[in-house]
Amino acid sequence: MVTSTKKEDVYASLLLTDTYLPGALVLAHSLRDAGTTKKLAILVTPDTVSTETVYDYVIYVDRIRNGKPANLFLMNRPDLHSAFTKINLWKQTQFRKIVYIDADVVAYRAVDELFDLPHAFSAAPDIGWPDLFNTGVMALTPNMGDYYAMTAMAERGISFDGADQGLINMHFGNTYNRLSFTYNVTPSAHYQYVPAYRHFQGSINMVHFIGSDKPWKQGRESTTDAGPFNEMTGRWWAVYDRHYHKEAGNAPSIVQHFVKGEYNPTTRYVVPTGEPNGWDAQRSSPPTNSGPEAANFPRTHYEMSKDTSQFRAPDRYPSPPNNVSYGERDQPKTIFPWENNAPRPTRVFAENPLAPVTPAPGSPAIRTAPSPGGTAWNSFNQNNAWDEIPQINRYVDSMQRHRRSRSQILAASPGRSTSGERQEEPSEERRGSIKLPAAEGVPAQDEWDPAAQLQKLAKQQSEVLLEKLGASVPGQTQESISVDGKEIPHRPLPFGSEDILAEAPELVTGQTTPRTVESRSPSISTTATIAVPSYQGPGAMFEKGEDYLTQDTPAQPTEEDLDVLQT
Ligand SMILES: O=c1ccn([C@@H]2O[C@H](COP(=O)(O)OP(=O)(O)O[C@H]3O[C@H](CO)[C@@H](O)[C@H](O)[C@H]3O)[C@@H](O)[C@H]2O)c(=O)[nH]1
Ligand SMILES: [Mn+2]
Repeated sequence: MVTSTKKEDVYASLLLTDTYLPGALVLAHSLRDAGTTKKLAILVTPDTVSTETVYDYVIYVDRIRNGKPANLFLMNRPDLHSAFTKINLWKQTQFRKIVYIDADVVAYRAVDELFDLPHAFSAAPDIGWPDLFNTGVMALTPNMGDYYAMTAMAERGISFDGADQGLINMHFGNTYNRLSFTYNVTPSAHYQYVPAYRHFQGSINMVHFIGSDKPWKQGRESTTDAGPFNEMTGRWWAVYDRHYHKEAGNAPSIVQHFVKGEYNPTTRYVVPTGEPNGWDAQRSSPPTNSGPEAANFPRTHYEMSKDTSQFRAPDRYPSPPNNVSYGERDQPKTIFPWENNAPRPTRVFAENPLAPVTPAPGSPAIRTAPSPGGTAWNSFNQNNAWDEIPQINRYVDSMQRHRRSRSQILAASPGRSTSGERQEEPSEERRGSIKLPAAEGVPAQDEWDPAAQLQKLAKQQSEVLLEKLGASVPGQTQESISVDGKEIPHRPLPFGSEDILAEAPELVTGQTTPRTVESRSPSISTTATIAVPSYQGPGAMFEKGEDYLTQDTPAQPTEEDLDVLQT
């Protein structure tokens, strides 16, 4: 005999802890308010403290804990250690069909049509990985086959997220009937979300607040921005306020207890500011008529001591504690390898004679008091080079004289024979005598005709030069030439310049000056005499402040240039 018992359809939710009580109640009311014709059931674990009468059926089930909760930490939800308890739904074979809904869901409408689905199991895609289904909303047909299979998985901790969603997805794989996302809409910040939300918001059936931040845990003031999330939480709070708002009168305080900002709101702590209106600094800016903050500061009054007796030190002060150690024992443990074999720290004192001293050159302290140990420093010559080498001294003197009386020296140049005589003159000048002493052997100014003297000098030089060059034979070894007391060493001529040299005597005949020689045959001039400097600009004789040509005088344009300019 076959007994056909018509089984009931039921919405079911889950309450593992009282903290989800506000959610479970809002869910139930949202379905009821939307006019569902189905009954409501809630699975509760025996240790769940509160049960509410909103649900038609309160079903006690055994808690199923995950003994291997490591995967729960992958999604940072260790609080879901008992989510496997949800498997008990398949055991409720007293019902024909169950539409399971998480306690953190608010229904926009009654989704009774889900009971008409022919499929054994239906769920909506998960927003985190859409090939998976979210186990917050499921339409299922209870059966012991699925129940035992999933219990076996739960006992072995088989679940990729450590909770029910990982387990149930692994059990059903892709053999599930996919529901529209509108049955399990999750708030999100994904780029596509806002336009899609705007497009589909009219067809939303249920909203699911996944994650650890639930509307009742955040409080109603947590979201004030306009946008999808605020609109959806607003729907949750609308149901809550309709049934549990503190001013509704009949709201059980146990519900308010788990809603942030709702429990015992009249005894809120008020900062004692001394202001007559009891301003709460945590809630508002200070009243405009309030006094300055410093008025509330504690006042302390100090006075000078009136004790006129002299201070007397006590006979003895307490001795320092003798259990303080600064020895090795207090050294911190070494961490790095170089701490163990570090060299002993040393210190170098300035007066240490053994220390290698590298004095700064010219340091007066070291020069006047050399170290008694006799270091290498003592062997250095401590005199100035210009004091020791007469050539440098003479050069400096000649520079001075040249600057002060260049024209005079130039005029007297034929008479100067030795460098020793010249050396004395600038020394006199440097001593500050303004009137120059009469130079010996120098003719008076009016007796001196510079032009005639210059011609005489040129003639003299040419004769000496001719004499010397006349003795030379091209290509043969020559003795060194001496001109005006200066030795000019013989140098071999560059290859191919022998015939040029053969013309040389002819070039320097007559009254021609050395300049002419050089300009017509430079190779001979450099070999024989260095009469004209090879540079044009300021040289070693230049001193600051002297005038010299910085620009060449422009040459007359050539005929070729004129042709170009005139056309
Ligand atoms: O302390 C708790 C924790 C959970 N629950 C119940 O268990 C459900 C699942 O927990 P929930 O915080 O809603 O999880 P979700 O943030 O939604 O996380 C996802 O991952 C969970 C674990 O896989 C699934 O159960 C959810 O359906 C899925 O949306 C809740 O709705 C409650 O019904 C409690 O009663 N108390
Ligand atoms: Mn949930």
